Amino acid sequence: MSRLQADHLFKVFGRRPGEAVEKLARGADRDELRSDGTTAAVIDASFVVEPGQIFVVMGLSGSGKSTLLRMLNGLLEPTAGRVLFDGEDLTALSPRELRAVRSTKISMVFQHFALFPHRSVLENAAYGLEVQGVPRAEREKRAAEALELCGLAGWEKSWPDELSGGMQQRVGLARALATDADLLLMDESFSALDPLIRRDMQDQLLELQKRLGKTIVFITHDLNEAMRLGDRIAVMRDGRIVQLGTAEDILLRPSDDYVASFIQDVDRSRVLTAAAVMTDPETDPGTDAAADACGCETVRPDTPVAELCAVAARVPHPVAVKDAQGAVLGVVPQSRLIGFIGDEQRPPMACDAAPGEPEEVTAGA
Ligand SMILES: Nc1ncnc2c1ncn2[C@@H]1O[C@H](COP(=O)(O)OP(=O)(O)OP(=O)(O)O)[C@@H](O)[C@H]1O
Repeated sequence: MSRLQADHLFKVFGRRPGEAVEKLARGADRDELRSDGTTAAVIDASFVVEPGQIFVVMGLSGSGKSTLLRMLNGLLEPTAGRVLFDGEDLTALSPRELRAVRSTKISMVFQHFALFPHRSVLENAAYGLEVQGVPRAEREKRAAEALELCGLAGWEKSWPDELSGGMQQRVGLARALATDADLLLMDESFSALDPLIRRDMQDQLLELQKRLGKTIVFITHDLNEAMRLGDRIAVMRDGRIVQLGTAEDILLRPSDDYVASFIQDVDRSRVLTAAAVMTDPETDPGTDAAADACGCETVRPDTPVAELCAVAARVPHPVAVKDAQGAVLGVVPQSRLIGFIGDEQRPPMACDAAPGEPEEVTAGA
């Protein structure tokens, strides 16, 4: 069973929301409704988040990300559609039942995490458990464990103002982890941090995710962050999800010009993996099926292209891609690798220019 499912979710602010949903379902857009004094914040959003996945919602300011997130934890009631959490319809729960689910099964981590200034780091991390009514000894033990997971062991007795911005954000993460909630909802959680600390937090989240297997919905306006973190990514524009897929899907097959305009600044070599660029030696003539017959270095399907380039520079033939058992899944000829980085997907051309007449490639061609 999926952990979380959004099923044709709509959120409309303003007058006659039901009528607006009907118009939107028939294909009307935000601008058409605006003239009626209605804002369509989220339009027909459907997706599934599997247990242990990081699902990223990416979009510019105003695209509907926060409204969507607030419907996922039941803080906002959808105008239409359902939210299923472990198969249970959140939209059908009473306010009391909903509060119980929110306090035990769902945790939020915000962009500006409001730590209590007069409580120690440990007390801050234990706050969610205090709300749940967990006895002091138990909550301090769990909070200390969560702080350790977030790299803050030894800081338990400090005050929030003694911590850097990045460390304070980690206390926020520890507070969310301490509650043992299955689902973490993270709203632009790292956006206020400087780039290096932000990257560090992203690495740490991925590391924690591997160990704890939480299900995470992460909101960001930064596509690079989305691609580093997301097992799946929903790109939102004007209230609608315009593409839903993996980082590779978005990079290699953007759904429209809008998504394509975002990916121009993404470092393809860090997102694409060997699996996306390899060819099948049996079906693709011109690739060397014997590439694994020697003792040369090989790569795994999830090796990033940046790392694969380094291996390709050392290996004198196409690089073999092998699974954990050593079976060859495909090969990556050097020319194909260069082509992918340069966004050229045609096969190499035959060299038929006469000697002394090299074909010139001009700058910008
Ligand atoms: N309570 C509200 N009443 C009226 N309109 C709202 C309300 N909340 C959000 N909106 C509108 O809904 C649209 C989506 O807003 P939302 O905050 O979900 O976008 P966002 O992608 O999270 O943006 P940001 O990154 O700036 O937070 C915006 O046009 C916003 O003005």
